Amino acid sequence: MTTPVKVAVTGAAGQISYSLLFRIAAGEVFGAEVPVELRLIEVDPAMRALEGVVMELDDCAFPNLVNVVTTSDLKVGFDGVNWALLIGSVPRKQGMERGDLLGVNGGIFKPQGQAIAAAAASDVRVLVVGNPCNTNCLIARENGKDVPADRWFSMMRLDQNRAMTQLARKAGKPVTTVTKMAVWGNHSATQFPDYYHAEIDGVSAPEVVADHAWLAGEFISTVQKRGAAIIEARGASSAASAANAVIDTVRSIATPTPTGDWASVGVVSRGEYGIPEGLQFGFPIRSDGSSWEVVDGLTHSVSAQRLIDVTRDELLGERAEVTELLP
Ligand SMILES: NC(=O)C1=CN([C@@H]2O[C@H](COP(=O)(O)OP(=O)(O)OC[C@H]3O[C@@H](n4cnc5c(N)ncnc54)[C@H](O)[C@@H]3O)[C@@H](O)[C@H]2O)C=CC1
Ligand SMILES: O=C([O-])CC(=O)C(=O)O
Repeated sequence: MTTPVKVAVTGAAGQISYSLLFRIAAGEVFGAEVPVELRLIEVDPAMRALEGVVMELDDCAFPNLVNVVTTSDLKVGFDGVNWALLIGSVPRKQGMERGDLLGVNGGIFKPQGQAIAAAAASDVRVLVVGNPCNTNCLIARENGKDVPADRWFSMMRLDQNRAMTQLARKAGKPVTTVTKMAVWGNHSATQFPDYYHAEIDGVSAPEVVADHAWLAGEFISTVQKRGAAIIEARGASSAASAANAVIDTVRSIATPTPTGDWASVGVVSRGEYGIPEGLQFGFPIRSDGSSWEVVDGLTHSVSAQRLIDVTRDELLGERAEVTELLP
């Protein structure tokens, strides 16, 4: 039998995980034929709820779910894992920005980074979802330096997917026609969904969508503020769409990127596009299934560069706020 993929999920009793775990166990992420072991990490008060989630996983009789471990001990949870999905943290409420969560959530990611470096498999890859995800990822990565910096990712994919749907709808085309949707910078209200480089049916989006005022205005702000709009409407932050974006992100990293496209992922900056080294920054990337690279050679207009500068500065500010959590 093929060796199972071991996947750790923190916040496993939370609302994103409730949408995610069943899809992982059903084979949607690693393939229908690939056995999966889930290592579910929660804080002690949520253990009873987690037991209920495990009962439901049992009751699905998923053929490829070979083992489920539940624990609040990080070393046990991350033991031998090939993927660590760091979701567990507090979501924002109405009226907050994601960066307001740094004080309450940032501290979670230092011990998790340390435990991943100590316990995970040598090929581990880590995706941080808990907000503010880029800076939380930076904290975990800096505290888990035995794991190479290019194996730490933060989630920009929900923004990419939101942007693709908005563009497709405006153009009156199926969402599958939208490619090269880069979202630069922070997963926050300063993110820059880059319509300049996006394509619809292989044609530059600004050529297809004649309403350039909409692109520069409503399109960007709708995507930037979509998380807040969902909190306002639902009374809770996005969960099923976030879980879906986790699946898309893992697949984008672990499988080769289709020709003529890219994926938006928060990755460590090596100075690309003038972004200071070490920031965890949303870039367009291409993967060959094992390694990835930031798409190079894109040029930005003056107004696009201004937007990138704003989101860069916000991430620099967040990094300055968490220096006491960095080694
Ligand atoms: N990056 C992105 O695109 C998105 C990020 N998020 C973020 O994901 C996070 C989780 O959201 P939800 O699942 O809706 O929240 P939730 O409150 O439903 O679940 C969070 C779970 O994490 C657990 N938890 C808290 N601290 C923990 C720790 N130290 N170790 C392990 N588990 C811990 C809680 O007990 C709870 O069960 C939030 O920070 C939210 O803002 C949400 C949507 C999209
Ligand atoms: O907005 C939030 O707080 C949750 C989130 O990250 C999103 O929906 O993009």
